[in-house]
Amino acid sequence: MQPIISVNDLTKTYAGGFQALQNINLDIHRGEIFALLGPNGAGKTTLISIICGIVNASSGTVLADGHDIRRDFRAARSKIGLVPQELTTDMFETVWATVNFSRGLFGKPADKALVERILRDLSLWDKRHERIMALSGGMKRRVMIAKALSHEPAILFLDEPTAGVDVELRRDMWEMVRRLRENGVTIILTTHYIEEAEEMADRIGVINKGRIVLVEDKHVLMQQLGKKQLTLHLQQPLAAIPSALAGLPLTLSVDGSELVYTFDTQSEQTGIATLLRRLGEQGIDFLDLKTSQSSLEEIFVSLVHDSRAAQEAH
Ligand SMILES: Nc1ncnc2c1ncn2[C@@H]1O[C@H](COP(=O)(O)OP(=O)(O)OP(=O)(O)O)[C@@H](O)[C@H]1O
Repeated sequence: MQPIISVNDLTKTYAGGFQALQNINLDIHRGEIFALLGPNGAGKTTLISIICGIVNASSGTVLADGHDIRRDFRAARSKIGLVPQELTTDMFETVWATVNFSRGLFGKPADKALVERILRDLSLWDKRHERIMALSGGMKRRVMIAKALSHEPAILFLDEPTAGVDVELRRDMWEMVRRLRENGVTIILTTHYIEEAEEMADRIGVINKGRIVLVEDKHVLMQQLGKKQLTLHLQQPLAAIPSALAGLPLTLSVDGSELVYTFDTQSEQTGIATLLRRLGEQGIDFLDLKTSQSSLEEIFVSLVHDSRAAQEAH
């Protein structure tokens, strides 16, 4: 099936010379929830802004449902709803007027029943006559979502949807995203929270310093993330792995001096106790041992670290 969004060789250099995106290639599948994960300044917002036609790329192309975002802007943009990080709306307008106006901007005929449904789904119906400025921060965010949904987009971008929101809104947001997906909407969300990607996404992309470093199915990724390696530096090199140790997830280094045991950190039993016992039985001594994580996990650990630091700074 043709991807609903196709990003090809995209680069972005800002006016000051800063290269925010480097050779981005990314396909988004129709109907999926895709989480774009990355630390502050990685380029998430820049990428979304280019796909939505708000920022121009320096080179490369973006197709949204087959429409080139530059040459065929209106058709491409009409497919997309965007919930930006920051509030961008007229504070003096009422909720009802704001959402209806937004639909009109996309050339769609008025549809009061639809707008009512959107407002009800987002628990905004009771606030429909309020001015935006009189709403709480969480309610303002809901209005931004209602605006983005007002023209019935096939693709919804949520830029940091849950940064700084309370638990209730976060839960509502997740529920809404799932409901939209059930209705066939493709959802792309950016986040620094791994848990959010883990909870919501079908696939996860990691962006760091303007490059996509990884795109993977969530379940595959979670399996890879759970892997750790224990390296035993042996007192005496081995010519081969002894048959008594066969069946264990072991590899021997080329010079025979190191045994590497791979285990799953998420399973209840790592099997390390068994390994050490069997080594003892075989009289295989080791000088030291160290554990290491897959490079993927390192990426995530650094991301978690960044997001924690960001949270602590709040
Ligand atoms: N208009 C601009 N002019 C120059 N540099 C910019 C501009 N907008 C963004 N940048 C830089 O581009 C880099 C990527 O920014 P971007 O907002 O895309 O990151 P992000 O991944 O969304 O970060 P965050 O998680 O903090 O929102 C940052 O270093 C930022 O300072």
